[in-house]
Amino acid sequence: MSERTLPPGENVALQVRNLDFYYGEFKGLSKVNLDIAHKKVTAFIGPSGCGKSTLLRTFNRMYDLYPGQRAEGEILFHGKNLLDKSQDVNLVRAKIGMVFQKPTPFPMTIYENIAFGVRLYERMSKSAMDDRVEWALKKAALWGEVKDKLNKSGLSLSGGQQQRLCIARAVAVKPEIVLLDEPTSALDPISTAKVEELINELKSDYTIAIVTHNMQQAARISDYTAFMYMGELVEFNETGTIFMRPAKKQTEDYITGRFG
Ligand SMILES: Nc1ncnc2c1ncn2[C@@H]1O[C@H](COP(=O)(O)OP(=O)(O)OP(=O)(O)O)[C@@H](O)[C@H]1O
Repeated sequence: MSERTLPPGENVALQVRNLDFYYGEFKGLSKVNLDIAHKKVTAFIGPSGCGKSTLLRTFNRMYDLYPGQRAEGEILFHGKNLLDKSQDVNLVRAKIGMVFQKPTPFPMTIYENIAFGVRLYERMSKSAMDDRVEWALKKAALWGEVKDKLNKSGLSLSGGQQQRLCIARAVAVKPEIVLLDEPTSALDPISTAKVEELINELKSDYTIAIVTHNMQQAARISDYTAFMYMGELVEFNETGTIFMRPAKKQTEDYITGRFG
């Protein structure tokens, strides 16, 4: 396997080519190149401020919402550069969903938290929507806990349940890729274990990219790992290789806790 590409036989969901990112004058990412494998989990690790979230936010153009932020280079998705101005951003976000660090349910019922996003993209009957809500909540391993209180507020759930509701909301629109930005950092160990289990199950249907500070988590749940430092991608490889036989000293120092 060459440094930033995938082994033969692996399908590619996203190809990142010469990606630079700017917050105004400040360069947050520099010449990032890597491939994100289809229906696999790719983890992004690295010290605080190295650009992990910045990179993840380029994958669905989340940065577009903020003036002064811009990306240059290419992120190929089905052969098209999703950074192109001509790309329909709403379509990109329907195909590439995102879950944030802090659970962010809408102040609506559990049912509406799921149905709201689906309605933006699809018209369907009430019974079809009921089915979609149930399907998404089952996918997010939350159905059993909420099926009798779908009309209660999403905010009435525990933090771990709220995060699974956000994952259900992301998968409900049937995206191809799910981006998870430190999805378990606000959760207790039991909820974290549930979300990790869920990620493991979701990868049979979705491509997953996850930012995590927790190296054990990256080692447990990801197939590929990217180590970043100061806006650059230092090393990318199969997770086992990154953790057992990293090629670069910086990577080794980071994963063994000797960084700094
Ligand atoms: N809105 C912003 N305006 C200006 N600079 C920003 C902004 N957001 C992030 N940065 C800078 O970009 C760099 C990368 O930040 P980013 O949030 O991507 O890092 P990170 O690796 O995800 O960090 P953490 O692990 O702490 O979440 C940092 O130097 C940060 O200060």
